[in-house]
Amino acid sequence: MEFRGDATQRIAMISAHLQPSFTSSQMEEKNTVMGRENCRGKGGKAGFKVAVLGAAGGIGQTLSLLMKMNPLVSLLHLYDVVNAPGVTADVSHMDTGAVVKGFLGVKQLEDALKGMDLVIIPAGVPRKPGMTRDDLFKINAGIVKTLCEGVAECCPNAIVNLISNPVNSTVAIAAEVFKKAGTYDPKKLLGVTTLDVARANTFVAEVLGLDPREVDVPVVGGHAGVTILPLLSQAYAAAKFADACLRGLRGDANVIECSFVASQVVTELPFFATKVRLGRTGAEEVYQLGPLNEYERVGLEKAKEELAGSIQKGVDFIRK
Ligand SMILES: NC(=O)c1ccc[n+]([C@@H]2O[C@H](COP(=O)([O-])OP(=O)(O)OC[C@H]3O[C@@H](n4cnc5c(N)ncnc54)[C@H](O)[C@@H]3O)[C@@H](O)[C@H]2O)c1
Ligand SMILES: O=C(O)C[C@H](O)C(=O)O
Repeated sequence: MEFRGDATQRIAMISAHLQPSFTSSQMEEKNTVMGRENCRGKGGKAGFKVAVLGAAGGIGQTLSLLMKMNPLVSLLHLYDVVNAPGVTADVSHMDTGAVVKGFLGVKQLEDALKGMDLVIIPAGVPRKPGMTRDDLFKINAGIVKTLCEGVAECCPNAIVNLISNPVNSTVAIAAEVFKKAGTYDPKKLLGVTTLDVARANTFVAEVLGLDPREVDVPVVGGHAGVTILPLLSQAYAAAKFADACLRGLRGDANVIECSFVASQVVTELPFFATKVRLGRTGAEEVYQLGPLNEYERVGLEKAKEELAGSIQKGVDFIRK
């Protein structure tokens, strides 16, 4: 946006731009004025179009802020069923290049998704003390289904980062929705397990007295209880997930992260978290587990048993 005219006019324009919150119709108008199809950020920099679904939540807000700060993002769509206008206003004030637009409620889901390169989904309820991630299935399964139906319709080629728990089941739900719609590309559906890697790095670094940024423990299996299997016997160097997907989309070489993906090559299970190479088309290579020690081999068997049930639960939710 250009600020022309005298000082008073400029101040009036800036003040209008800095309203603390918008009604959904005001926000709609603001988005239209800024040009919905524009994939260049402020200052005309080209970049990727990213949507965060569930942007007003605990994970969503922080994630949105980090995406706004990411130089690979030119357009950032923030969607939620509540509070999207206020969060959008706040995030948009960050003095970085990405243009931020807000979308409130299911009527605006289509506009939130149209033309996106990367869709990140932290929408849904989090667990309370005493709950397992699987206890969230009842509510989050339906939320993920609706949002993925939107993705299939509006941006079938987008890479999807699925954060909503239980990841071990919601990834299978998303896959079934995309299969039904005829848009499923296993390379583009990635369950986010990066937190497990970050935790493993932090704990290992603590024990060994190292800088956590110099440690990277691959964590395989899934994202719940015994399915989280850190391979402490293998260590390599670190990076972060949505940013890694964007660097892959840009065509950077050797972008390798752990993620919960479709992967018949690693175990007999249809989905499994392991190291993947991210590229222009998503998870372009799924790596084998590598040598495991005895402790890890026992853990793997336990992980596979629980994972099989969680994956099937997600599949049945759509098929039955
Ligand atoms: N994979 C991971 O590593 C990881 C890490 C942390 C949290 N999580 C999961 O992420 C999810 C969100 O956690 P949180 O702490 O941000 O919860 P939160 O309650 O703070 O936020 C969830 C947001 O989702 C929104 N939402 C609910 N239904 C929606 C719908 N139909 N469409 C769009 N948005 C909707 C809510 O309005 C809310 O703003 C939980 O399921 C949590 O378990 C996963
Ligand atoms: O533990 C949770 O419920 C949220 C997330 O999956 C986590 O690992 O912190």
